Formats: sequence, structure tokens, C-alpha cells
Amino acid sequence: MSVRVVARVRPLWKTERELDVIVRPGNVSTDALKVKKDSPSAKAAVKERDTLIRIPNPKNEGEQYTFQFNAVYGGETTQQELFEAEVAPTVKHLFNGFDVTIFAYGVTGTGKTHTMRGGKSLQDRGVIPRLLSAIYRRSRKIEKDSEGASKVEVLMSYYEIYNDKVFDLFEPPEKRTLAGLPLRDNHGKTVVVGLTERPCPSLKDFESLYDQANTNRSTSATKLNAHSSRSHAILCVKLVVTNGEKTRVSIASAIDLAGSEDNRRTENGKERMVESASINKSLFVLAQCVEAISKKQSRIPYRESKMTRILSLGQNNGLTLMILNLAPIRSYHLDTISSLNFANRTKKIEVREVENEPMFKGPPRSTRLASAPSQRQPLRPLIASVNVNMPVNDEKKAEDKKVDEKKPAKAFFVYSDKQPVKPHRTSLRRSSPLKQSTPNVRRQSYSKLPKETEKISVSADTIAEMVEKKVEQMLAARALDDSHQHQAQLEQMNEQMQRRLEVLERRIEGTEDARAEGLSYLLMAKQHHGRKEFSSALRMYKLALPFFPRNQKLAIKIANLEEKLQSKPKPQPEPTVTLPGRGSILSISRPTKMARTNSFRDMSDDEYQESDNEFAGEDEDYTGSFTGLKRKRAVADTKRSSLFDHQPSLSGSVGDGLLTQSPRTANLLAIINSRDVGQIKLLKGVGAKKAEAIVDCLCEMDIVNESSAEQAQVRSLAELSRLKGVGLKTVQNMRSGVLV
Ligand SMILES: Nc1ncnc2c1ncn2[C@@H]1O[C@H](COP(=O)(O)OP(=O)(O)OP(=O)(O)O)[C@@H](O)[C@H]1O
Repeated sequence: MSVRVVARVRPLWKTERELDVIVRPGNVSTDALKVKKDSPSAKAAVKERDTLIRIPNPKNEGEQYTFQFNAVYGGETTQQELFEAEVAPTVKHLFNGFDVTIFAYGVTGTGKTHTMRGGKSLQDRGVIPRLLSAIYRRSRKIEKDSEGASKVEVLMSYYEIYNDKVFDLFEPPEKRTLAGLPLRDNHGKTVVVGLTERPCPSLKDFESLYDQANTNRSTSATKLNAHSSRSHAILCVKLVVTNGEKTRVSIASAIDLAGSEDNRRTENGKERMVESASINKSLFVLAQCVEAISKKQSRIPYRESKMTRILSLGQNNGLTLMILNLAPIRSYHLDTISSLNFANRTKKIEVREVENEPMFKGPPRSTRLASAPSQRQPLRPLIASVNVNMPVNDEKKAEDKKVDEKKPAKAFFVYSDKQPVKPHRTSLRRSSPLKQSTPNVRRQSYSKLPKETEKISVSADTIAEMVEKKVEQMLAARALDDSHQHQAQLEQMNEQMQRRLEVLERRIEGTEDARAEGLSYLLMAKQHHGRKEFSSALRMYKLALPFFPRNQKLAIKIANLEEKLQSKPKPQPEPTVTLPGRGSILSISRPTKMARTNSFRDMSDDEYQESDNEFAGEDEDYTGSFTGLKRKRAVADTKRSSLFDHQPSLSGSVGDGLLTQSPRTANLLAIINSRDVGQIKLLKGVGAKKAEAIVDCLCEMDIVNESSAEQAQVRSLAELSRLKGVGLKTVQNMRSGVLV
């Protein structure tokens, strides 16, 4: 099922003039409706008007663009009407285990907050309070009908994305950390780490929590809206329906997006401009995601903004409703057209209409129901959902046709009043997802069956049981089919993944490991040099040379050492140096363990810094190539982490003695491994963004290491330097600021 898109045109403000109205819902002129109000054709026209929006071409006022959506609501539509038509029908699906996402999209000042939150009076209440009211009503009914056997629990979390940072709206602004809360992927769903979830046993509780939280939301006055939302606000209402052993969880997400702003019109100051840039960027990424999905591109840039990551449009299961808010007047002309184009693409996005699996208490139950495939659905544009092309008049028709053949296809179509073409209502009318003609046995929510039959009689119970059995059999057969298909897809995916990983690994081994190896030779050379083992030092420098062929300092060092050794008649006896293959441990025989431990304990950290300084050029290169690979690297690194642990590391972990970390290093690693953004950002040279990136990186490593019960840990400075966004220089900086 595709995303349901409805448009709502707000009424005129007192300061706006009727004369400037350019956005008109409906495909017939209002005059025509006035004349023949009661005629059958006018009634049909009124129906059709529900799905079309007309707006003139900004370059040619005589030409009208027409956009078609699932429904269109004019300025006279009340909050109650909108809720009943669009949101109320989703409530029963929510209770049947479907997730529901409702979001308002539009330019600033078009009525998103009015639609989602609404006013204080009963009739002005928006979608959110009405949705909660409906949820509590249904919960009470379920509990009453089941005589207490079913229990419904409502939990709520509420957060905002402000300047691309996530903040808990249950926390007052003064308690916020600069970096905000990190995001994490959890089995295909994006979750906010550390978000408060409050139980809301009654509507009253909800209202007081919601009102309180809204005072924490970032709003400001702009020229276009006295209470402009400066953030995207996301309310998640978790519904936990427990019936005996069975628990079903579903989530209703209501999202009030911040509005895009044309800063030539807002006359925003510096602070508002920063917010505005962030709002516009995230909305731009959202538009790019929608475009990429509709063009069936393989890469959807969800991760480029926190909002798109959370919204995951087209990847989320359940039902998705987008309310497109529009201002009716000319001053919004271009913005309105751009919003209409965005909505036009969005309506083609398909979402998987799958209810959440129930969970069972107690010992694991054998079930013949195969669980829903966890991989995300392929995204397909809905070919049937195209706008209706309506030529302006008969004379122009043939002419236009010729021109149209030459023109590239438009995302919207030109409309004429004279020849209304009936929209494909059948393809657009929204039917209950449980009643769709497409065979989808999963939609026959089997949890519903006993509930409807148990009241009749005992024999009705038996019938229900038989029906349930039959449905389960069908489901099992279907699931078997699905799982075969799924298996094949997985195998194919695995093969592709494997190939990509191999390429990645080859790249890493061929370039970055080589550099790491080069650096380790340099480190070894420094150590030999420090112990006045010049011959070994020379050999090490020479081994490092191929990795840094353009390093002048290194060349000079080699030349100097050669000269020094040539001038010495008898070289002193040296320790044995074994050089196994690339990427393996360099083992050195040294005098005594005691001496070795002491010398390295004193030296390890300084050595690290020295070699870092001396070969800063390489380090930067190395770091650069490292960051270039970004996330893939983190994944590959985690894969290789066990190998890495034994490699000569930049912290000097060569040989036993070097495995001892200095207190400073240990402190630094403890701070990093605490994953406390607040603490990490206090490290020298680490800002809030970097701290957040480090924590994100650790979280990503957890995901890669999903099989491990333990959280991923950074165990050495070298490992730390390999994290995304962290280089050797940063590590050195961090370390130098740590107190011992
Ligand atoms: N359908 C409507 N009926 C009555 N008033 C409306 C309607 N839609 C919007 N308004 C009024 O228009 C003004 C702006 O609306 P609102 O704050 O909801 O806009 P917004 O799109 O959320 O703006 P921003 O993106 O800047 O937060 C408010 O005063 C609101 O009451």
C-alpha cells in the first residue's frame, strides 16, 4: 500500500486578501457549483473536488496545474472532520498491531502545528489529542468487553530534532547536552538512545505530559509565523495490548515537521538563519530520499539527516499518512508548487502493510506462523498513481498534443475546466487495509478472530478455533513459500555482500594496512634508535621507506644512519629481529622482561606522540584515507578487530611489555568506552559533534557484532585512531588533555 497523501489548504488569515487566493481545491469552478448546487452532476463534482488541487502556472497565469491526492480539504474543513476522515480509521489497525505514522508537511505558516496539535479549545484540538482520545476510548472498550482479560498500556515518548540534534522533550532545555541523543539502528528501525518513555494511563495524564513537553519545544516568532516551530517534533505513542500470554505492541508516530523557509521572506536573524538552514537541509534530504525512491535508485540518502533516518519513509511498515499543509495565497506560490511536487512523489512510495508480531510470555511457544521477513521491502513507485492530464481547450488539444510529445514528462499536469476527466477513483479510494483485494493473509489478523466470536457461544468458539486453524495452515503454507523466496533473496544478497566485503578488505589490506604496517616499522625503528641499536633501526627505517616513499625526513634519517654505521668499524651485537609476513607481529628478542617492561612503561606514550609528530604527514594521509572509507571502514575494522588487537599498534603494543597501558591511556579509553557524549566532548580537541560521532561509531560496531552479548570496546589508541572522524592527531590531543 502506498503512502496516503492528503492536502489541507488553510483558511485566509485576517491580513490576507481573497483577491490573492490562487490555490483551489476541486476540479470544477466554484461558480459552477453555486449555480447547480443540487444537480446530480454538481454532486459528482463535489465528490471529485475532494481529490484535486488547482494552482496557476507561475509563468503563465492562464494555465492551471492540477495535482491529485487521496483527499483534499479546504479552509472550511474542521479539525473534527479531518480527524474523522483520515485518522480515526487508523485507530483500529493500531490495535491490530499495525504501526501508524502520521506526518504534516508544508511551508512555514501553512498550518502543520494547527493540524497536528491544534488549539486549546475542544473543537480546535488537532490530530494528536484526538488520536489519543480515540486510543483511550478503544482501550477502555476492549478492557470492558474482555472483562479485564485484555489490558492496554499506553506509553509515550516525545522528542524534537533541532539543528539536526535529537532532544528529549520530557527534559527541560537546561538539562540538554549539546550533542543531543544518539540514534541507533535496531533491526531495521531507528531508535533514539536514552529517550524517556512515560506511561500514560489516562487521557488526563497524556494531556498534562504533552502540554508540559510542548513548552520545551523550540519555537520562535518569524516574520511568517508568530509561533513558528524551529524543530521537527516526533511523538511516539506505544500501545501494549496484553491478552493472557499474548502481547502485541504497536506504535503510533505523529510528526510535526518544521516548515521549509524562504529566508528572503522570513527576514530571519543569525540564530533563526542557522535553524532555518538546518530545517531546510533536512527537508531537502527528505525530498532527495523521496526522489531516489520514486526513481528506484539503489541508494536512498536516509542517513544524511536525522529526520530522514527517523522518518524512514518507505521503509517503515504499517500505515503512513502524510498531511500536506498549504497556504492558499499568491505569496507562497513557488513554495506551494514545490510542496505539491514533493507530495506528488511521496504518494507513489509504497509501504509494507505488516502488523507487528505478537509476543508470548513464558516458555517459547511453537508456532506454525513464520515470522515476517525482516529485510526491508523493495521500494516501488506506484505506476497507477499518475495525475490526470487535462488539456486547456479543444482547439489547443491537437496542438498541445504535438508539443507534449516533444516536451519531457511533467511531474504534474495542466488542467482545463471545460473537459473534466474523472479521476481513477477506484485506484485512489482508500479501503481498509484489512479489506484489500490483494491477497494478503497476514492482514486477516488472527488475533481478531477469537475476539469476535467468543461472545456468541461455545460452538462459536469451536468454529473460531477451526477458522483459526485453517488460517494458520494457510499462513504456514504461505510462510513456507515466502521463506523459500526469502532464502533465495538472502543467498543472493549474501553473495553480493560477500563480494563487496572482499573488495573492501582487499582495499583495506592493500592500502591502509600497508600504511599501518609502515607506521609500525617507523615505531620499531624509533625504539631501536632510542636504544642505540642503529643497525636494526636502519633496517626498520628502510623497511618503512616503501610505505612513505616521498618522506624527506625518513630519507635523511636513513642516509645519516648509513653514514654513522659506515664510520663505525665494528657494529655492536644486536637483538634478533624476525619479520614475518605483512600485517603480522614483529617479534623482537630483548634482554630481560623487567627492563623491557620498565622501559616501555616509561616510553610507550611518548613514543606514540613522537612518532606521530615526526611523521605527521603520513598520519594525515593515513587518517585521510581512513575517513574516506567512512562507515564501511568501521564495519570492516570491526570484522578485523581480532587481528588488529595483535598487530603492532600505535600505542606501542608490540610485545608483552607494550600491552601495559599507561594510566593516561587507560583513562582515555575508559572515557571513550563509557559512551558518555558529555564526558567525551570534554576531551581536548573533541567537540560535541566528534563525541557524538564516536558514540555513533561504537553503536554501529555493536550492530556489526550483533552476535556478541558485550558492547564493542576500544582497546587501544590505535583502535581509537581508526574510529570514524578520529585520526592520530585527535588521539594525541585527547590523550594529552587526560588527567592521570
Ligand atoms: N486550518 C486552519 N484553521 C484555522 N487556523 C489555521 C489553520 N491552519 C493554520 N491556521 C493558523 O495559521 C497560523 C500558522 O499555523 P501553524 O503555526 O500551525 O503553521 P506551521 O505550518 O506549523 O508553521 P511553522 O512551520 O512555522 O511552525 C496559526 O495561527 C494557526 O492557528
